[in-house]
Amino acid sequence: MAKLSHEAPGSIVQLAATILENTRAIDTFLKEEGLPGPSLHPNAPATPQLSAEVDLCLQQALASIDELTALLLGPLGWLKLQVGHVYNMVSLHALYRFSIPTQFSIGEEASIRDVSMRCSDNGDAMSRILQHAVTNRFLAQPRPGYIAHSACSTLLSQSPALMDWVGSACEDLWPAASQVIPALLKWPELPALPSHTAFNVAENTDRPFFQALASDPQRTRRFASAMGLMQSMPGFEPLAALDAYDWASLRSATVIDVGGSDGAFATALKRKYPTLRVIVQDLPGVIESTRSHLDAAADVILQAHNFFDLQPAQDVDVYFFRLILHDWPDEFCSKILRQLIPTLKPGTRIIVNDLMVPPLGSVPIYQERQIRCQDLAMLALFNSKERSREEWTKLITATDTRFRINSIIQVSTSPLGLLEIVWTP
Ligand SMILES: C[S@@+](CC[C@H](N)C(=O)[O-])C[C@H]1O[C@@H](n2cnc3c(N)ncnc32)[C@H](O)[C@@H]1O
Repeated sequence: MAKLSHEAPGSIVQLAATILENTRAIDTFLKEEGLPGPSLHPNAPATPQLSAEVDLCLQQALASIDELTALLLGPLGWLKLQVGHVYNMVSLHALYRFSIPTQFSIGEEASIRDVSMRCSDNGDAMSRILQHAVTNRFLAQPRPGYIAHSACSTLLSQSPALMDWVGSACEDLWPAASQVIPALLKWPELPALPSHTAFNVAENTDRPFFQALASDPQRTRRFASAMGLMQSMPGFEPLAALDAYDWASLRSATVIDVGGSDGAFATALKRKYPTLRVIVQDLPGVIESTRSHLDAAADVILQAHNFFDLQPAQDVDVYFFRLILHDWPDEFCSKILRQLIPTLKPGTRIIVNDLMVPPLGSVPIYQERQIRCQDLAMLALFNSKERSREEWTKLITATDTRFRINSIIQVSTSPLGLLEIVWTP
């Protein structure tokens, strides 16, 4: 396998050779394991099933494809490609808003005209949007004038949670993305507040993201569902955090999953370590929505709690924060952590399971771009950030010197790391 690097190996032919070398390694692995080859046909696997080692080949192939595309397009073509991305969300949004993936069955050929007219009186506009969707593989075109399911639309038709994730991206995130620079211009002062974000500009509200969502049960449910879906994305599965930490040593400890949303992690934790007492805390609307669908057999306790208020639970051994602190600027993270202090005993653990941003240029560019996009999403929605190891250390130390960082575990299969903090008064 070629070395992981941001540097172009030198020429387009060398890049093509790197792509061939790495795709061959992927192909050989899949054949040897008797696994299906990559495919975009309906019902194809959602992602190629690769080992950690072969996944590095995938990353290298994608990085080289990215580099080769840029070189072949030239700087002007590359810029044109980026500008074209402005419209990529339009057809995805249409798929979500008009439930297009559920309008026809897998294998059916649906007339573009009929589907368009069902979605909107402006059938001409809709048919153009559907044709754009075909160019982005969101749908397939079996013959002129007709659409059918692609692998992407098949996945969407089979997973309401995936539809919620796309819906949240199109309606919660995308409008905010276009307002990042206007928000920076409008509110240049520091510290940047969670109520002075691109989301605030886009929605014309002075309420921070989660408060704005809380006033709309449907949006609250959709966001919680999207978060649940995230938990099944490669590297974001609960399994990565379950494997990375010695949960078994906690025996019958009480663990609170602070901001535990739909209980996906808590349920997985309780299932694997049934002797633990597991509590999910979240805002009242989220807890209500979670209560309505969480399996009672999961034996997870649900509790409404605003983490900016004093922690009400006593005798807690572990506070677990998964994808929580990245939503908040430093001063707010400190406030959340300080609200725990009156309940802490010597040795109480706080485990932060969040992204650890690697130094620029240290991981393949395809992966790096996803991390940087995630960081910009934090800026757009919350004026918060994804943090590097150094930034995490600085934040925890500045919050209270009695928070001692015991370990920082970088999970090899995940961009999320585990920061173990011990209360040491
Ligand atoms: C990015 S989601 C992460 C959810 C979950 N931990 C996970 O890993 O999928 C952030 C969560 O924090 C919750 N949250 C936001 N503000 C809160 C607050 N003030 N008090 C309690 N929970 C809050 C949200 O409702 C949401 O469930």
